[in-house]
Amino acid sequence: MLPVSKNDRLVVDVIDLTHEGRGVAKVDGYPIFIENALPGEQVKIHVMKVGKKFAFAKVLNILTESDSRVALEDETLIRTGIAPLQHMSYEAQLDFKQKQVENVMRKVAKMPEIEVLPTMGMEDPTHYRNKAQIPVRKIDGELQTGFYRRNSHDLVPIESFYIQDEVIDQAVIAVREVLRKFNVKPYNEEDNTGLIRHIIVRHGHYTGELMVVLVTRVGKIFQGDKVVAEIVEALPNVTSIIQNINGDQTNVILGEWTRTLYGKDVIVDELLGKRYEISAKSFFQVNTKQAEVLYQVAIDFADLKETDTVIDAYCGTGTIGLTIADKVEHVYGMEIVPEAIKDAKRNQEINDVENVTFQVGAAEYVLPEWQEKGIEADVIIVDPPRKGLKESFIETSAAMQPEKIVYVSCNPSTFARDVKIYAGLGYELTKIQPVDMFPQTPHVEVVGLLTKMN
Ligand SMILES: C[S@@+](CC[C@H](N)C(=O)[O-])C[C@H]1O[C@@H](n2cnc3c(N)ncnc32)[C@H](O)[C@@H]1O
Repeated sequence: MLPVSKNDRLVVDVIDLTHEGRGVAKVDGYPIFIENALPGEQVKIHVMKVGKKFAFAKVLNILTESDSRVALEDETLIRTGIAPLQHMSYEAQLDFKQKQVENVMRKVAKMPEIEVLPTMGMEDPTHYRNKAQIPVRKIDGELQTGFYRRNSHDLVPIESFYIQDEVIDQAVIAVREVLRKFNVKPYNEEDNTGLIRHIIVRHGHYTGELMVVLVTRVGKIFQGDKVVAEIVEALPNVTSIIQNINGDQTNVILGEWTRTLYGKDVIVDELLGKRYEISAKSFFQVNTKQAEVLYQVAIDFADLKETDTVIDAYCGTGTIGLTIADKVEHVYGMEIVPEAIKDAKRNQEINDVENVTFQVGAAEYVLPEWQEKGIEADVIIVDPPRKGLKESFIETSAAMQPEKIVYVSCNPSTFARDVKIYAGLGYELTKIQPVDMFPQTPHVEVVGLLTKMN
C-alpha cells in the first residue's frame, strides 16, 4: 500500500531539488516530485500521478516561502519545461548547479576533495537563446504557436518565451499572423495532415541577421510567394527565409530537403571575433555570449603555446579549433557529422585560417589513426555529446601523452565517469569550472583540466 493516492491533497516539507529542478518531499520515505517548489518550503500539494517508486504533484499554495524564491514570470514556462527554474533567484540557480557538479564528483568520480569553482553565470540570464524551434498546431480552430506541456505533445500557446531573444519572439508572432491570414493549415501529427509543422528562427547575436525556417509536410505552399512577401514586409530585418520539407510522421523536426524562398541560404554570426556561416541545419551554440565564456575557460585552461599542436575532438563546425588556431602551431579537428565538417571547412575559409585540418569520422576511430600517423598533440580538447567519451577514445588519448586534456562537457555525470578513468591512466583533474549556458533550466556545462602526472 502506497502512502499517497492520486488526487490526495496534503501539506509537505520540501527537502531537496532533483537534477530536473523539481522539489522533493517524502511521505514515509516515499518521494514526491513537485513542480515549482523549493527546498525549505512548506507547500500544500495536489498529487497528480502515483507510481510504485515515486509520485508527481503540483503546488496548490506555498505556506512557507524559501529565501531563494522569486516571482514567477509565467507559470506555463515551468509547465512546458522552457524555464523550469524561473521561480528560483539566479544566484540560487548558480549555486544549485555548482552543488550538482560537486555531487557527481563525489558520487560518480569518487573525488570528494576536488574544488568545484563557483558557476559562471550571465549578467542578464533572460532572452539569451539565439534560436527557437516552435511547433505549430491547431487549437480551438486556430493556428497556434507555443510549446509542448512537459512529457506530452499538447501545445500550450506562448508568445513570450522569456529565455529567447525578444527579436525571435516577435518574429514568431509576425510569421504566425501571416500564416493565419493566408489560412495555412497547421500540422496534425495524429494523422500526418496539414502543412506547417514548425517555425524555426535564428538571430545573429552580433550581426542582427535573421533567418526564418518554415518546416512543412509537403513542398507546395498555397500562395507561397504572397506568404513570403508578407513575411518580408512584416519583418524588414529578415535576411533569409528557408523552407524545409519533412513528410514523415516523426518527432524529428527537420526533414532532408531545404530550399531558400528569400534572401541568403545562411546567416552569419560571430564567436570570439571569428565569423561563422550558419545554415538552417547547422549546429551553432544557442547562447552566443556564454559560448564565448565557455570557450575562453577552455582556452585559459589549455594555456596554449605558439609551438603547440592541438586536437579538437568532437569539433562540430570547428568553432573551438578556429578560435584557437591563431595561438598555436596546428589544430586537428574531427567530427562524425559530414555536414558539420563541410561547415567547418567553409568557416576555415571565411576566417582565412590555414593551420587547421578537419576530418570526418568517429573520434574513437580517427584518434588511433592519427596516433599511428605519428601526430603528437600537446593539448587535446574534447567536447563530446551528453553520453560522454568512448572508453577506447580515453585510452588512446591518454596513450598519446598530451601535457593537458581539456574536457568540455554538457553532462556532469558522464564527465565524472570519464575523469575517473583518466585518473587511472595518469591524468589528474586539476580544475573544474561550471558554466551556465542555459539559465532558468537545470542544465549545466563544465570545463575540466586534466594534467599529465609525472
Ligand atoms: C557538444 S557538440 C560540440 C560541438 C562543438 N565543439 C561546438 O562547440 O560547437 C558534440 C559534437 O560531437 C559530435 N559527435 C557525436 N558523436 C561523435 C563521435 N563518436 N565522434 C566524433 N564526433 C561525434 C556531434 O555531432 C557534435 O557535433
